[in-house]
Order: sequence, then structure tokens, then C-alpha cells
Amino acid sequence: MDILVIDDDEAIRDAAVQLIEDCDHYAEGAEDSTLAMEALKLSTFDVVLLDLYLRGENGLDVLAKIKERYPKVSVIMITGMGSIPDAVKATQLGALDFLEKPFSREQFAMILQRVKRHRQLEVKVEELKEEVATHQPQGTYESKSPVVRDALDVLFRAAGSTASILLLGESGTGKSMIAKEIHARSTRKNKPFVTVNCPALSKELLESELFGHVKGAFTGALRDTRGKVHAADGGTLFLDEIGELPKELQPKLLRLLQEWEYERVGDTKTYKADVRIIAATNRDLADEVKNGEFREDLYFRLNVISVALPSLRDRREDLLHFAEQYLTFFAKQYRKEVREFSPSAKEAVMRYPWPGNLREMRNAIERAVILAQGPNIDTGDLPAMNAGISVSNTADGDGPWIGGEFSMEEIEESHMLKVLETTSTLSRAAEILGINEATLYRKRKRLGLK
Ligand SMILES: Nc1ncnc2c1ncn2[C@@H]1O[C@H](COP(=O)(O)OP(=O)(O)OP(=O)(O)O)[C@@H](O)[C@H]1O
Repeated sequence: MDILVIDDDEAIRDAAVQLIEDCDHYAEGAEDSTLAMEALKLSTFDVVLLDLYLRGENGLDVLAKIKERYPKVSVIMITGMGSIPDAVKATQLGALDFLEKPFSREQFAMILQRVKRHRQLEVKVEELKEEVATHQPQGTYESKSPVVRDALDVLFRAAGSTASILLLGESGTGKSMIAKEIHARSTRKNKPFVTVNCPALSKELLESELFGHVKGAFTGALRDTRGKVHAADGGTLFLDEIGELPKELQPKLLRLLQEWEYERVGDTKTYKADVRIIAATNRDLADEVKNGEFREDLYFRLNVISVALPSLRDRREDLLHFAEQYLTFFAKQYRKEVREFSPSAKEAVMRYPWPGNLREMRNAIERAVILAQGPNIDTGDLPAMNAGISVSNTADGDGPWIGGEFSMEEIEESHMLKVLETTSTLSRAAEILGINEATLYRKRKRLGLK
């Protein structure tokens, strides 16, 4: 490894350089931050050993400068006796570890082992990130629909502010993806983006998921936890299906939004968190306010910027563009020579109402690419879009059938019930239906099913 030693004490600096060279690594010394920044500009170093108390300079400031310009360099602070609090502060600023002066060869070797492990983990994380990025179709944020263009324009202009954003729209219209995109376009992009699925948990567990709890706060609380609000500190907290937030938790969220304060379950201590809230719902929240189900003050707080994402059937001008994007993506992923849609498949894509919106289209095209036998996707590869294919087979079956005089809601409900009957887990049913588990949970609850 290549290591830069920054210490104003010549004797210590030289001893450290000697020790590093004895351990078969390359080392250079610098006596102040100016020389150090010069050295970092000229060559690539893996590790910097930085004295916490440089003459006339604060080592923490130098650390911040190095991390800002060279975030990948691992910095180890060299500290004197009794400077542990500062060293802790240094680790908060991005230092990997600290070595107390004078340090032995063994202590140095141990630190280098830790650096090596840390760097290996970082490489692994980068590899995984790349893998995930190539397995998910990229979000598309261009549109021929003026309504969508206006919606995106408002959202992306508001991205840089800390204002709360409320995303409205049917399931699968891309609310979660756009929330991530807003975060990625904000100044918080290097901080965490944390999602909380409001309907997936009971009131008690949701409160603990959000705010954390102390050991013994309830049965099963075996140790202290910090919740997702803490995890999102400095970043964005995405509250999916906010309409499902139990009434008891609404004042607690309001307090977080107004005062940035909260308490863990079973704790009296008040914590602070700097989080930007993006909330999403496919319910009519204004209606919920009228019915007394949702607090008006919380609604106003969340509703600073509110944007409705249109369903796919209301943005028909974008249908083919999305379909073609998915085709290209999945053909590459599955290494298939599928290049385009046949004219009749294009017609089917345009005609179909896409009740599951983008999620349904993504799944349908992925399946079609897998099944396609030639360079084209034909109507046969898109079964759901073929007129006459039924959910509940035909008019002879029990329940609504496609083509009969039934509403979309009845067809959807009947299909959902049948899928739930034939699957053993909620997640498998959600996968087949092309909706997320939280949405399925909510729909099932609304139908009074256990
Ligand atoms: N902008 C986009 N470009 C391409 N594909 C998208 C886009 N937005 C969403 N999708 C596709 O649709 C799927 C569902 O999107 P997302 O989970 O964001 O919808 P949602 O509105 O949050 O749904 P729900 O209300 O059910 O949680 C994504 O996994 C992705 O495949």
C-alpha cells in the first residue's frame, strides 16, 4: 500500500515512514497540510496517517479537506494521550481509525489489516451496486405527455429544497422510483434514502420501526434499537402508503416534521433528526381528512408540494416508449436477440388499459422477452393484452370474467382472490399480481380478509 504520513514532528514522521517501509509498504512524509495536499495531488495514496495536532493547524480541518477531495483515501488519525474525544470526532468526520503515539510495529500492522478489510468491503459494495444497477431498468423521466412533464418539472425543481413532497397516484405509477430520483437530485444525495412501508406493520411495530425502542419497551424488545428516522438523519425518509399511518402515530410524525424531534418507544429522552420527508399514497388524502381519518395539520405539512402521477392509461403517448425501453433492457439482461414489437403487438400495447401501470408493463415485457422465439415480440407473447383472455376463464366460471359486464374493480378483486387462494405466501401472490406486498396487504385488509 502507498501511505502518506502527515506529522509536524520530524522525528515521529521519519520513524513512521521507516516503520512502514520495514513492513514492505511505500511511504512519504509531509510536515503540514499544504505539502500533504501537494503530495496527494501528485500521487495516489491508499492510506493517510494524520496527526490530530499539527502545529498551527487543526488536524480535523485537514481531515475534512482530505475526505472532501479524496473520499476513497483511508485516513488513520495519529493521536496523543488523552485525546480520545477528538479521535472519536475524527471518526465521525470519516477517519477510519486512530493510532495512539508512540505506536509499535504490531499496532501498525493491526491497523493496516483493518484498512485492508475495509477496502475489500468497499470494493464488494461497489461491485454489488453495479450488479443491482444492471438488473433494474433505469427510471425514465422524459415524457411526451404535458401533464407528466409538468409534474416532473415541479418535482425536480423542488428536489433541491427541504420541503416535504406528497406523491399521489395509483399503484405502480412509479411513486417510489420518483422519490429515489428526487433524493438523487437533492443536496442530500450522498446521505441515506430510507423507506418505511406504513401498512406492512402493526401500529406498535410501525412506531418502533420509525422511531426505535428501548430494551423491554414491549414484549420482544430484547435490545435498544434506533429507528429509520435516525437511519435517515441528514437524508430522505420515504413514507410509502402514508394514508395507512395509524391515527395514534400521526401527531408523532407531525412533531417530527415541525420540530425535528421524536422519542423512541419506551424512552423519555428526546432525539433530533434532520430528515426530508417524501410521502406517497394512492388514497384520496383530502377525503380522508374530511372523514376524520387523517389529521388536517399533518396533511397540510406533508402537502407543501403535492404532485399526482397519472396512470399509464392517461399517458398513452408514452406507452410505446416505455415498452421499447423495457424490451431493450430485458433483451440485454437475458442475452436474447429480441429487437422490436411486431405491429400487432404494438397495437396490443396501445389498446390495453394497464391497470397495474408501469409495474405491470415491466413484468409483462420481461416475460415476453423471455418467451419470445424470434427477433420480434408478437401478441402471443403478451397474453394479458390479448382480447378475450379471461381472469376467471369464461362466463361458465364462477365470478366475473373478462368481456362480461363487470367493472375493473370487480375483475381486479376476483383475480386477486384467486391468486391469493392458490399461493402460499403473500410475497408470492404480490409477485404474480405485479404489485408490492404492502399494497396487497392493504387491498386484502380492505376486503376484510385475514
Ligand atoms: N420512471 C420509471 N421508468 C421506468 N420504469 C419505472 C418508472 N417508475 C416505475 N417504474 C417501474 O414500475 C415499478 C413500480 O414502480 P414503483 O414501485 O415506484 O411504483 P409505486 O407507485 O410506488 O407503486 P406502489 O403504490 O404499489 O408502491 C418499478 O419497479 C419499475 O419497474
